[in-house]
Amino acid sequence: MWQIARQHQPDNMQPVIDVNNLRRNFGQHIAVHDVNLKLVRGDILGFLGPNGAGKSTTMRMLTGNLAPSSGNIKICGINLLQNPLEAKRYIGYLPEIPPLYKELTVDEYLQFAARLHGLSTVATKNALDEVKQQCELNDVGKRLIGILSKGYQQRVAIAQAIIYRPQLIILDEPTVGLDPNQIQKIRVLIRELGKTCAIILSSHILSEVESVCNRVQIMHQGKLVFNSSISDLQQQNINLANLFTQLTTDNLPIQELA
Ligand SMILES: Nc1ncnc2c1ncn2[C@@H]1O[C@H](COP(=O)(O)OP(=O)(O)OP(=O)(O)O)[C@@H](O)[C@H]1O
Repeated sequence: MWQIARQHQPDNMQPVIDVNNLRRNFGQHIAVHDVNLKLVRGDILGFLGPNGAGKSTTMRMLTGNLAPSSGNIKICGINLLQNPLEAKRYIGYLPEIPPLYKELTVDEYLQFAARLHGLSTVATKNALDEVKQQCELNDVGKRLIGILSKGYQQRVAIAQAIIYRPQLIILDEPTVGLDPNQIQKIRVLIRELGKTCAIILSSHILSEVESVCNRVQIMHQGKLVFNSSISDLQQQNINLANLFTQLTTDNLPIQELA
């Protein structure tokens, strides 16, 4: 059992993440505005949008890596802006460019990630064994990260985000550049992780979102323009690719949606 000394115990009924009216300006440019979001344990949200829509800016704010211009973010009931250290204990983040130390071995790096998040020596050992099993890294623990294939490096990057068992996992395009077998393995892993926490998955692969996620939001020009469950989309026979094009391209007739 992994344990982190925490003052606050998450309540099962509480949203894992609750975001209200999030906004971020860069000078005169409004990169993100009016973003609202609520996820509970078990939710896997596909976070879609064309290039420049504001997804990475939003995710950087949700992980406490970028200050919002205005708005509120609560992680397991804790205000991220007022209590960032406490709130960040519940967040695992895989950014678009994975934060790997390539001169460390897999074991060294994952131990470092666990200790950074406050796990004791004993808890770190257990967490390392479990996360290597889960991410299929058992054979490469003693290898330098820099000499691993891209697929293995991405699994190490996911492992660093989940080794301390966060309640919220934010993955920015986790399958980019991987071969079909590796993509499949990562998708299975994400589904498995989603059973016990909430996940936000940014992806440009619409079929990936349909197969892995239970919810979808589409962002365009800094605003959320669509929010639905995947099952509602399927029941209404709405094609996600057509919907995406409709919402993020001007002047497409609405009847092309279905
Ligand atoms: N540090 C910054 N300074 C100025 N403008 C920025 C900054 N970071 C992002 N932007 C702008 O904010 C907008 C949203 O960018 P963002 O990277 O969040 O989009 P994205 O949806 O993640 O795109 P992609 O799919 O290409 O990664 C863009 O217009 C971008 O140029």
